[in-house]
Order: sequence, then structure tokens, then C-alpha cells
Amino acid sequence: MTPMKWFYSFLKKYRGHMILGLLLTTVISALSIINPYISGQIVDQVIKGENYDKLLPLVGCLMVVTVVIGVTRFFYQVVFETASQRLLYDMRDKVYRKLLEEDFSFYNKKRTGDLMSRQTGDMEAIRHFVAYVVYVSYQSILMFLFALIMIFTVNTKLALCMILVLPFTALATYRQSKEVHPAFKRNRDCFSSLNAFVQENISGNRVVKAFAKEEFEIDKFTRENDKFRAAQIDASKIWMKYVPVFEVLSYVLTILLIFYGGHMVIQNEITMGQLVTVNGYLWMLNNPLRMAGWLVNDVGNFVTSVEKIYATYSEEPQVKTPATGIIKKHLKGEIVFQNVSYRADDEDIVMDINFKVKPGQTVGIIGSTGSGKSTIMNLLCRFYDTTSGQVLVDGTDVKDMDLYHLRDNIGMAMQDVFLFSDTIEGNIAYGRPDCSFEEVKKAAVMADANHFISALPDGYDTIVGERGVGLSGGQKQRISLARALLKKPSILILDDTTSAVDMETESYIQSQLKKIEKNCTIFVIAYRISSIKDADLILVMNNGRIIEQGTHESLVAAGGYYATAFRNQYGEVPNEVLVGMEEK
Ligand SMILES: Nc1ncnc2c1ncn2[C@@H]1O[C@H](COP(=O)(O)OP(=O)(O)OP(=O)(O)O)[C@@H](O)[C@H]1O
Repeated sequence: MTPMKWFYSFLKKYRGHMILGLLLTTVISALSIINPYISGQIVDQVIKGENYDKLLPLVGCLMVVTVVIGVTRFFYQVVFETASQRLLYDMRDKVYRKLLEEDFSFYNKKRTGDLMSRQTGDMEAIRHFVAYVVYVSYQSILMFLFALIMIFTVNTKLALCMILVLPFTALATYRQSKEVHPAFKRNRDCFSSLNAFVQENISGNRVVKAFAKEEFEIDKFTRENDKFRAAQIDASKIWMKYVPVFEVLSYVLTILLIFYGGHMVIQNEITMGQLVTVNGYLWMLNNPLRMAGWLVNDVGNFVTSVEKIYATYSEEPQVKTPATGIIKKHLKGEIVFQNVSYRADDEDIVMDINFKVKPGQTVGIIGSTGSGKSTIMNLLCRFYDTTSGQVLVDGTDVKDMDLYHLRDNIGMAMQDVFLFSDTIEGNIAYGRPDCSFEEVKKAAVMADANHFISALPDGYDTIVGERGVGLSGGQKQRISLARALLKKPSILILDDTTSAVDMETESYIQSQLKKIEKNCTIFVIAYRISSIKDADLILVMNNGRIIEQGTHESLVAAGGYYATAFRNQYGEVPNEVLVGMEEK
């Protein structure tokens, strides 16, 4: 599909509106030829012919036509405005849904500010086209043609003289439209880039301040701003160049009429009234010419915006739910990784991952930073697809499962905690908005968050996220944990969820997690051995591979990477552990 066909797929729903609007525009354009004709009649019949009885009826006609034009204009503007707003609503909705369908790989590459500018500036260019440019262009062409036909009925030689400007108009329109497109593309690209820069800077303003990099960022901003200004000026230069050409052409028409029309009146080839009539049609010829430069500009802007939105819209996500995805409303939580590898950007991220987890078991994942711990969980949630091997949940490959139901069974507290601009209650209940306040509170108690939330002046009604109070890292982690717990998932993933809480809080959270263990398979990614040592299975990762797996005791006994980490974190291996191991 081409970008224009895609645009038309939205427009065709409002074909009725557009046809009605264009019909009304035709009526106005046709009515516009009446008044100059009546003006001519007033000169010839009333003034020169001294037929004063005709004055009132003719002036009455002038007034009726003017009122009808005004009323019709009101209606067609309503019709076009309604169509444009509805079309835009549909387009925004479709593009937004597509954005939600996109996978992690898409968002890894895109800048938020860039995506935002598609939904704002580019959409506005499309609305302007449907609401204004379509009918003004149509009306301009019609008025020009009608006026020309009327001048032909008055005098053929005079009309042919007026036609002389047409080839020049066509040439100027063609050349401007050729120049406008690349300039607008550059303009929109610079606007997106500036938008993305500002968005990143506002989001990262704490880092900017912490590193006292305000001046550095202002310099960067100035460069972006300069680029955008230059692109804007380049685009403006095009209309600055062509608009005067169209203006001159329109004045040429006036000069032609005064010179040649006046000559014809003197030669008695046409009457004074006919000259007044043709003069009345002159603005119907002039106006479209004056508008031409602006309209070509608007059309160029519209085409560029459609292309930009479509380029984003048409990117198909690599991870998609299969057409006949297997729907499992409630998963038991049995998980098997079979020879799983994942490669991205020509780099092996994880390799030969093999492990099995029974429903209700707890799995601890530990390993050096960047060793692939989160990636394994991303593959389980099917945020990415494995390059080879299979991830089986309850015996079914995740690639064959309905994505919505797979993820609906998973509760995840991610490493980067994101809270929405909402109340704390709203954030915790995000996965189950219909749950009761008691359930929200129970989840908060389990995550050891209830006491600090209750101590806030507005308690659970406190607004957090972008426009709310600042919470500490550990507090955010606990809200995120409560959010995951409230979902009562079959699979719970805690990715570094307790890294920012003290040992006492962590041990409380662990004791709470033990209460849900039987109904839920739990994955805990952590650096602290204390977070995972009670797990049924511990996976030790290094450089994208599982280098050791087993229980705490067996791994300590094996004396490998895990045992070293244990010794490093706890000093010498405590006696109880050694005794426990001897007994086994
Ligand atoms: N989709 C991807 N595209 C490119 N690189 C990726 C992708 N996913 C992961 N990586 C890279 O793979 C490596 C492992 O990432 P991962 O987040 O799994 O590590 P981790 O063990 O969880 O690290 P940490 O403990 O620091 O959170 C990193 O270098 C990361 O940048």
C-alpha cells in the first residue's frame, strides 16, 4: 500500500461528507458568477439606459445571492470541518493502536519525541488539508473556470487574452510543487529531531542538573534549533519565491483587462456594462492565482506528513500473536527452555539456555551484569523471539500462544520501575482495575509498601509518576512489586525488584512471597545471594550462558562461580551451611 492509498482508506469513510461539501462548494462557485453579471446589468440598463425601475429588483437579487452564498459557505465549512475531525480521530486511534502493537525492538530504535511529533504536528497537517485545502483548491479551480467561461460569453477575444497567463501559472505550480516536497521533508525531520531532543532533556533533567551540564545541553539545543530554523527558512524561501510570481500573474490579468478591455470599449466592441461584468469576474481569476502558491505549499506539507506517519505505521512488529494463537486462560506455570539462543544486532545475547521449572517453584537467576538475565525473562514473556530453540510454557511454545493470554498470566516487576501519572491505588491496580481497595492494600502489605503509603498525606490517593510526589527508589520498587502481586499471576517475574530495599525489608518480602509460592512460579533476578538462596533452582549466568545450575547447597558444594560469589558476599562459608551440606 502506498501512503496516499492508506490516507484514502480513512477518507473513503467520509466520502459522503466530502461529496456534499464539494457540491456546496460548486453551488457557491456557480452563484459567484451571478453578482458580476447583475453589476453589469445595473450599469447598462439602470445607469446608461436610465431604466431606474430595474434598480431595486437587481439590487434585491444581489442581496439574495450574497446571503445564500454566506449561508452555504457556513454549511460547507461545517461539513469539511466535521469530516476532517472525524478522519483525524480515526487515524489517531489506528496509529495509536499500532504503536501499542509494536514490540520492544521497535521502541529500542525509536525516539519518543519523534513518535509524538507524528501524533501532533503531522496529524494537524492532515486535518488542515481535509478541512481547508481540499475545498479551497476545488473552489479556486471552479471559480477560475466559471469566470473564464462567463468572460467567453461576453467576448471571446477578451477571454483568449486572459488565458495567456495559464501556461505561466501551470509552469510555476509545477516547479513549486517539485521544490516543496524535499524541503518539507527536511523541515519535518528537523522538527521531529528537535521534539525528541526536548523530550529527552525534560525526562533526563535530573541527570543534566546532577552533572551541571545545562550549558552543554543548551549548546546541543541551539544546534538542533538552528537546524530547524534553517529548514524552516529553506521551506519558506520556496513560497517566498513563488507567491510573488502568482501575485504578478494576477496583476497581469488586471492590466490586460484595463488595457485591452478599455480599448474594446473605446472601439465599441463591448459595452461599459460588459467591462464592469468582466471586471467583476476578475477577482474570480485573480484569487485562485494568488492562492496557488499557498495551496501548493499546503499540499506539499500534507503529502510529507502522510508519508511520515505511514512510514511509522507500516512497520510491522517482529513479535506478533499468531493468527490462531493457542488460548490458555489460566496457565499452571511449568516452564522449559530448550536450547534457547537469542541474537540481536549480529551479537549473541544468550546461548544454549536449558532449564526446567515445575509449577509453583521459585527460580533464582544470578550472574554478572549484562550476562543475559533479563533477556531470558524477555524471551519468556515473548518480548523478543528466540533465534533458535524453544520456550515452552505448560508444554506449548510461546510462539504458538496467544500473546495477550500469555502475558495476562505473567506479573512482572521490571528493573526500570515505571509509574503512571496516577494515584498510588491506580498504579497498584493497573493490572486489575476492577479490584477492591482491600485487595490493593493487601498487595501493598505483601510488598511492604502499606506503611509508607499510609504515612503520605493523601495515602493511596497520592499522585505519583510525572506530575506527582517524588518517591525513593525502594518505594517505587515496592509499588511496582505490589502491582505485580495484585495481578495474582501464574508466573511472577521480579527483575532486581529488591535491589533498593534494605535487608530487613527484603527478608519480609521473601516471607510474603513464600505464601503465594504454591500457586505461582516465581523468577527472582538478583545480585544478592540472600534474595535467591532459598530458591528451588538457581541459574548462574555469565556471558550469555548458564554456567551453573542447582540449589544453593549444591552450588556452594560445587565450589564454582556461585560459591565464590557466596564467599565474597558472606565472608567465609558459615558453619551452619557446611554442617547442612555434610548431613546431605
Ligand atoms: N534486543 C537487544 N538488542 C541488542 N542488545 C541487546 C538486546 N537485548 C539485550 N541486549 C544486550 O545483551 C546484554 C544482556 O542484557 P540483559 O539485560 O539481559 O543483561 P542482565 O544480565 O539482565 O544485566 P543487568 O544485571 O545489568 O540488568 C546487554 O549487553 C544488552 O545490551
